[in-house]
Amino acid sequence: MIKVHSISKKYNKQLAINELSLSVKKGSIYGLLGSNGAGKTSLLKIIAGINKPDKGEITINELPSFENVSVKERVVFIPDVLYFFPQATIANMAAQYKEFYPAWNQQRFDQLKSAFKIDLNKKVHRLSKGMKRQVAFWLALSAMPDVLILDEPIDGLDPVMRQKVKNLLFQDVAEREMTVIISSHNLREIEDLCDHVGIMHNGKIIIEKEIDDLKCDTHKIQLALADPTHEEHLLNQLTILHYEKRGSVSLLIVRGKEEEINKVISSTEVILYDLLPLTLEEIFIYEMEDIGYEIEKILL
Ligand SMILES: Nc1ncnc2c1ncn2[C@@H]1O[C@H](COP(=O)(O)OP(=O)(O)OP(=O)(O)O)[C@@H](O)[C@H]1O
Repeated sequence: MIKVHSISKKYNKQLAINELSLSVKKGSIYGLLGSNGAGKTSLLKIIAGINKPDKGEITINELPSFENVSVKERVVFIPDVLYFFPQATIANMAAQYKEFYPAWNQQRFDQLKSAFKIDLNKKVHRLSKGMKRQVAFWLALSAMPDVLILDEPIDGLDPVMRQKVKNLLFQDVAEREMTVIISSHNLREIEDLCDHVGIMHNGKIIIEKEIDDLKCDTHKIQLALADPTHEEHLLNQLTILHYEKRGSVSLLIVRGKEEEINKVISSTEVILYDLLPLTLEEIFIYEMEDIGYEIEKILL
């Protein structure tokens, strides 16, 4: 279990994390979304024990993570900009990981050769961007971490490799309850991979939910009333994230349970009423709009 309690972090005068709290259950896959500069990388580095918050506490399995070797040897962080030792081959890197991570599983590393198919004696710095990322996952998964922290992880992987990596992650989560935190701008990936999602903005988590709940709680509605003068009264009873009028049809993004929305709408005679689910990408855009984040007008 990862617990982040009211942490703040400043870089000079810039507040990157602002009194942020969060908890991630063991064996879950938590997706961290957010605008550029929201503070995702700063948060991940603090959870990984690389950076120290100015205020607040962070624990992994009840132990503080900052400069705590007994915690860090159970946590692997794959950053957005990968680092490998200069001139090191994959085999050299594996030897380093084996030294640092006590749970290193050589058998797994050998088995994963067939998934990644890169020559162990290749120097990592000579590999392509996507191949370097494959090596990062290969090493990380062989270290058998309790917690895997991934900052923009899928970037650079081809579609086949993405699927392989996703399956490997799912396998470790299912079989040994590995906990995964993933920051990404790729909402489709987050939607596929994660069971929980947190949306960050200006150093805070503004929404945190199970992905299924988030999707069940936000709807797209197309609506045309028999008597348009009833619309204002009707809309006042709904929590509206976005409103657009297209001719006589209103397009609404509404927060709330489907049954409750149906109940409100059924109080008026309608010519058209369609309630449709939203993708995570659409939910993200409208939630950001609701808190004042400027977006271009999105045509659905
Ligand atoms: N080393 C640093 N020195 C000074 N400011 C920093 C440093 N790292 C991050 N920041 C600032 O902290 C804020 C949060 O940055 P961070 O990299 O955590 O955001 P992010 O959500 O990961 O962004 P992105 O999606 O663009 O990668 C930004 O305003 C950034 O300029």
